Amino acid sequence: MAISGSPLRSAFSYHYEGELSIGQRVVVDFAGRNVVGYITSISSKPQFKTKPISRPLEKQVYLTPADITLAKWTVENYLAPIGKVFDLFFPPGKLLKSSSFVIPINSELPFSEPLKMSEALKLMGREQILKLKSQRKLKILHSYEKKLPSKRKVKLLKLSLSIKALEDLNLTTIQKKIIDYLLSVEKATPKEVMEALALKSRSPIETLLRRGTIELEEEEEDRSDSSWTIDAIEDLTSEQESVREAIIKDFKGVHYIFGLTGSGKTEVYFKIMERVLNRGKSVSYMVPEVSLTPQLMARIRGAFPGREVRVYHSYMSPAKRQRIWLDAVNDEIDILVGTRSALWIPIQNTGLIIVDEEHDSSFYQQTPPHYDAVEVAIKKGELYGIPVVLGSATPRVERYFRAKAGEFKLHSLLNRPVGQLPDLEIRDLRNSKDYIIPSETLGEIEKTVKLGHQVFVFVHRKGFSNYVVCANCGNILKCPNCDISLTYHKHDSVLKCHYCGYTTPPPSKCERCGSAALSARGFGTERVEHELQKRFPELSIMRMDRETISNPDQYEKALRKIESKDANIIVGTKMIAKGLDFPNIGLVVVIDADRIINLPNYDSAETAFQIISQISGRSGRGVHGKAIIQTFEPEHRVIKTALENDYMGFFETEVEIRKILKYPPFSTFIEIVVEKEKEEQCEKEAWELFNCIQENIKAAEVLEPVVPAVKKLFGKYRMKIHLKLFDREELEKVLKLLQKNPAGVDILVNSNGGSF
Ligand SMILES: Nc1ncnc2c1ncn2[C@@H]1O[C@H](COP(=O)(O)OP(=O)(O)OP(=O)(O)O)[C@@H](O)[C@H]1O
Ligand SMILES: [Zn+2]
Repeated sequence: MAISGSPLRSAFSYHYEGELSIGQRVVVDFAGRNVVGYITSISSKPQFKTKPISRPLEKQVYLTPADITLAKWTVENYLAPIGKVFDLFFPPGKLLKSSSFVIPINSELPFSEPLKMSEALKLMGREQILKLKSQRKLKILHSYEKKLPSKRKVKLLKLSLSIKALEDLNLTTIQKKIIDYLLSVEKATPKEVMEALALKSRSPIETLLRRGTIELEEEEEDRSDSSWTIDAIEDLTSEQESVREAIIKDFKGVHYIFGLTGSGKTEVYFKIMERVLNRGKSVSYMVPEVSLTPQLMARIRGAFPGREVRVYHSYMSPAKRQRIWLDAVNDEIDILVGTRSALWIPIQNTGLIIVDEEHDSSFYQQTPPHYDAVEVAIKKGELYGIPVVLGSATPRVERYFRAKAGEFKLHSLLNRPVGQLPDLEIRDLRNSKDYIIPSETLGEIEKTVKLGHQVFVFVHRKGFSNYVVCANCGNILKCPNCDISLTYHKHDSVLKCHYCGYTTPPPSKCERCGSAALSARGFGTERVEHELQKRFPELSIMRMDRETISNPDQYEKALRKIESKDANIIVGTKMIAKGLDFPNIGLVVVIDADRIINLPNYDSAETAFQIISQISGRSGRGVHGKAIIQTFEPEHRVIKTALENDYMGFFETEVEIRKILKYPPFSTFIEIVVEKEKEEQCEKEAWELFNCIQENIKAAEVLEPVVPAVKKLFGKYRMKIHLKLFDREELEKVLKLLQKNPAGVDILVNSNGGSF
């Protein structure tokens, strides 16, 4: 039995008189509390005493033996707590009971009224129902036992008269504008109308409402079922077509599409999906972050009109996640687009798993249970016999290595169907007076905007300045909970910790020496935006970072603003580096390439290469494009290979270095974090653990405990032990050693880019 929510790494034994199945959820007493347990195996009565299972939580068994195997594999390979791994399969909260109905759409069916699912099953059997459903001859609907938590309502304006009747009205210019606007968008809140038309008062809206020309309608606020669509392309290029063919011909195992930015990977996925969908199976489409989805969703809606497409990610309300989860396990979704959490939904009829931007660090879960969703996807494909397609322009070194070694079937896309790869240029900051935006860069920006094109400006960090320092004594203001310098945010005039969210007004004096000579140094997105706006007051500059965009709706709005060319310059963090496809981007500027290269991780070179290539790749998709990379180290191998779009070159040197230093793929890299309230205790336990590991684990290189770059986080002191394991079999031994000392020890296996 795996205990839900438990940080423990082992399962427990319970007994029960009645019938239960593996994978079923039950209620048990654990340490005096009623908690949910997952049955992971069933055996005859053991010798030792066991507690009874209170009752089954639900009759239905959602997890199959393959799911259980997948969970156990994750536990073993990531040394993750078993209960938390099982929790990943389910949405938060207690599942709602539902009854299903089959609704006929087509008149050829043997029934014309809606039927209860149980009756329909008797009449035709499951296979037949699913077949008719995929032919869109019937629909399945659920009614839930109790009302789902109601969503907030919003009032939307819409036209109440036909277009013909509108023509006969006598309208003022403003009223006409309002009506034209509503004709184009169908529905909008009064506020949106006022903003769009720059109305000073609401009275013209009120007048139209009183006359009955327009009306207010209540609607649920959640408008994520957005209507934004992007038309599908007609035909694949011959390069794309041959990749598609090769994959379809050998449609099993893992395929890897190495495709330069803008080479049309997404369109190839779509064509492969089409085939799977036409055979009545569903597709899981995995993306690194929810932020990638609005534009992708618009493209999917354009390419697959009429298909059931849903998004699933952890930003959603629990109620919404639950509804989508139930639809998914009931086989009612054709295409499920989601982040790593979507991978775990126990869908039975998946026919294809796509993992786009495979290299992205968001696929690794940084909070327990840690796991790498790409590896889990590959394993899931293997266990369920589902083909898996991975894709990226900048593969993760380890995976490209495996692809070359024949573990995955490798395909390449090296040309852009539209536009060209951008010209890349280095701006050597050593010769420049201004290290943020030198005048040559400003000139390029101006030139691009004059041509009517848009500019992306990438900055590694958000905020105005990175740190505030006392010019008198050198004291740097830090977060009291974390050992991190506070970032100055000019807009709200606060100092903020980007790790724990702590904020404080800027002090007037240095707390150490009392001097008033505090100054903000370094820079982030807000500062860059500020500088650009000062230089180009007439241009529309939009900032995109976690500060200005905190939910998917805001993100979609921002993307639409880029699409409609309402923003000339877009300043952003990693958020703008990923997967976006806008034809009018004529210039991309990477403000601070060095900052990414010099992060303290073994794979920082890889991360830097990825970010620089991905962000440059946003340029030149329609118009002729350019990318400027600003650096103090123009000779750095990452800069040089990125500049030449030379992934292969980068890969080969990187592999050489990793081989010498014995980093992955030449070892399993394990990071053990010891966290304690007291600094001395943290240090003591870290050394004890180190000695113990060194004594017991032979096929490994164990590095002495170090104080990490972030020495204190969320109020706890930290030490890290790094381990290069040369024999994967030894993982279990490491686990056993840790089990002796589980409290305050966290462990990450082959995590990517996330260590700090
Ligand atoms: N065969 C084609 N004919 C015409 N246009 C195409 C074709 N294939 C792709 N495109 C267009 O080229 C652009 C880039 O394609 P897409 O977004 O699929 O590339 P990608 O490889 O997924 O890019 P990235 O990795 O940078 O996200 C899109 O606007 C797409 O519509
Ligand atoms: Zn903090």
